[in-house]
Amino acid sequence: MLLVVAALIVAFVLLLYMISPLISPKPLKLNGAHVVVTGGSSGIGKCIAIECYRQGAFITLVARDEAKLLQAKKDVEKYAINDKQVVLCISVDVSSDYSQVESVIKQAQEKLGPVDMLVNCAGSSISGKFEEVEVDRFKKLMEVNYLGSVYPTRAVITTMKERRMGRIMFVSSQAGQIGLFGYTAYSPSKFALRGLAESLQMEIKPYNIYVTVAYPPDTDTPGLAEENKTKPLETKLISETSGVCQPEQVAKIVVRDAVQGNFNSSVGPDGYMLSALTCGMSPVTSITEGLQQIITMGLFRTIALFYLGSFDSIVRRCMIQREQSKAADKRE
Ligand SMILES: NC(=O)C1=CN([C@@H]2O[C@H](COP(=O)(O)OP(=O)(O)OC[C@H]3O[C@@H](n4cnc5c(N)ncnc54)[C@H](OP(=O)(O)O)[C@@H]3O)[C@@H](O)[C@H]2O)C=CC1
Ligand SMILES: CCCCCCCCCCCCCCCC(=O)[C@@H](N)CO
Repeated sequence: MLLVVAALIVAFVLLLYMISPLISPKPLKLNGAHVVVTGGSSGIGKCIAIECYRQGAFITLVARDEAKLLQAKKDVEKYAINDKQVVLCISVDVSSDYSQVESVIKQAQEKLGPVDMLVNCAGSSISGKFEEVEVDRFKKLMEVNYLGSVYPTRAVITTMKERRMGRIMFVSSQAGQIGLFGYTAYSPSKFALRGLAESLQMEIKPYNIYVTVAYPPDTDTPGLAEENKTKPLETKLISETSGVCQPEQVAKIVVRDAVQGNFNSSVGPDGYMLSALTCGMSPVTSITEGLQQIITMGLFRTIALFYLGSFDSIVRRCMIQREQSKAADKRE
């Protein structure tokens, strides 16, 4: 009896693998493709641009500061693999006015052809206790991190649907999979990208367009250095759990996943566990991924409970320490 059940399971898994080419998209060829990277003048975005350029893509870098854009253009151009490749710079605020974003994307398409891959990486972060974050920051972060990804996507989607091809990447964060102390303004803006990505993917899959959501851990960039200046101790200690990555390493992984059309792109072992654990109703792009989620879910939830316990105790310890040092200050 047991043997029959085992044989049936094996047959079922084999069958799944036989139909797997039907659900896995064909990889995008980066050589000669036009890749638009918002936030491409710094940190992770710049490394993503370099990674695509090294594989022969034409690049449009989008950000606000023109001097930073020009410097980034020079940095990217060092990695050319042929003399036809072009790096275009566009200065625009992706979060403020849709018609402006639409018109610069149009210009970029006129110069370098239709967009094959859009990378939404422009973003910023603020950390601090809920009541200490200035109220207008909650709106600001939603604008930059969420609307700043909606607008460029909206500007490329019609052409992608007409061409029946394309890739769209949203750069979320591990803080877009788990809400953490200090990220009451930042996390929701990154969680929002997941809802957008899932809804959009269901609409555009029949048009052969694939969405990728990337969830990097802390990554060594100018953005992180800025954030660290005011980061609460609790947030630092909790984030240390999944370590600090180099932006080049993050770029390699997320570009590979976008090229393959994977919906989920995680970085590092903690990232892998977090993604399996929080997969919910998100689409799968390979049988292996689905099977891994089924098998690991219970185990990872068990591990997660220990992590949550340790995060709670970090928060409690920090609170007690603060109260003790306040009391000591008073006595002096
Ligand atoms: N570094 C990290 O630890 C992690 C970062 N992330 C996410 O990755 C992305 C990149 O982060 P990182 O490389 O650290 O960031 P950086 O601060 O180093 O770079 C941010 C980039 O976005 C651009 N940008 C910011 N706001 C706007 C805007 N309104 N319009 C157009 N461009 C804008 C900046 O240029 P300019 O200011 O000139 O406009 C710059 O090019 C962000 O979305 C971040 O949330 C996710 C996980 C971890
Ligand atoms: C099985 C369960 C495993 C659980 C592992 C939990 C690990 C939590 C670590 C969260 C780190 C958050 C980094 C945010 C980075 C970011 O977005 C900002 N630095 C942006 O500047």
